[in-house]
Amino acid sequence: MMILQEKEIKKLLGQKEPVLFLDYDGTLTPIVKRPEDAIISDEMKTVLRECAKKFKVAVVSGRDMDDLKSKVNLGNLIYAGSHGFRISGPDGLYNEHEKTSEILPQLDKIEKLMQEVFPAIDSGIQIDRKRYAIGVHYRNAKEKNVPAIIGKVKEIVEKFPEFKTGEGKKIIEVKPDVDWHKGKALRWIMDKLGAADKNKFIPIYIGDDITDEDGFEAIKDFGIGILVGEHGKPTAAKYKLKDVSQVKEFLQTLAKTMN
Ligand SMILES: O=P(O)(O)OC[C@H]1O[C@H](O[C@H]2O[C@H](CO)[C@@H](O)[C@H](O)[C@H]2O)[C@H](O)[C@@H](O)[C@@H]1O
Repeated sequence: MMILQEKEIKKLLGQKEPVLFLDYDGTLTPIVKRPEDAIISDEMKTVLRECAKKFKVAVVSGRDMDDLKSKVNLGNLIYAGSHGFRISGPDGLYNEHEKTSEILPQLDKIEKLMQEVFPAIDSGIQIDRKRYAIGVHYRNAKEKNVPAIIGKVKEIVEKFPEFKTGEGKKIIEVKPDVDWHKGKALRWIMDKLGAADKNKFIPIYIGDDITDEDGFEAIKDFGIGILVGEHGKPTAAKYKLKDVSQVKEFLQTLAKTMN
């Protein structure tokens, strides 16, 4: 169901205060060919600033937290990078998943192996090393090479039992095989903000990709999950927005609703 009208939003919120969770790529910025070119617009920043004056706003992304922070560059927000493995926000809010830093040397080995094999498979592959994950982007690789790229990533990762793979939009990621994801990060943030009382607070989660399903799933019984566009798999989100421009429109209406 599309969600854009002020009266629909007011009805869903009731007397509760929203806590807003936003994915970055495909939600706050359109998907582009190269990750470094995904720049948030000034208009989107303005509306985020407006929202953050009225209620808590978190950006929850597969990107590394430092990359995410420097791209959004707004002081009053909570940032959860690497799918929530590292979180920071105002008033000393901070969390780094405890088990993951121990296994980083293994991730360095995986990265090295990838650097050795992937250039020969396709020159369009981009290896995106983050602190807790490695993204292998194949958006600019030849279509015929994609199965081989995915197969090779899986073959490498099988040798490292402490890691697993996950898929997103034209990306296969290597991440620690621990029970932690965007949905768990959301629940952690709600707790730390003192916003766990479901009678007083309502989480809104907006995302476009498969990894956002963990966020939708985490709040499906008491929050508002909004899928942006399509990711080709079933969704736990009840609501829909067409694209980034509708996300901006929704956020403008939400900010106005909270006057
Ligand atoms: O959780 P997100 O904020 O959506 O991050 C997921 C991944 O987003 C980025 O990759 C995606 O966007 C790129 C720029 O539009 C695009 O070129 C790529 O094909 C997409 O997969 C980011 O580079 C990754 O690190 C994130 O994991």
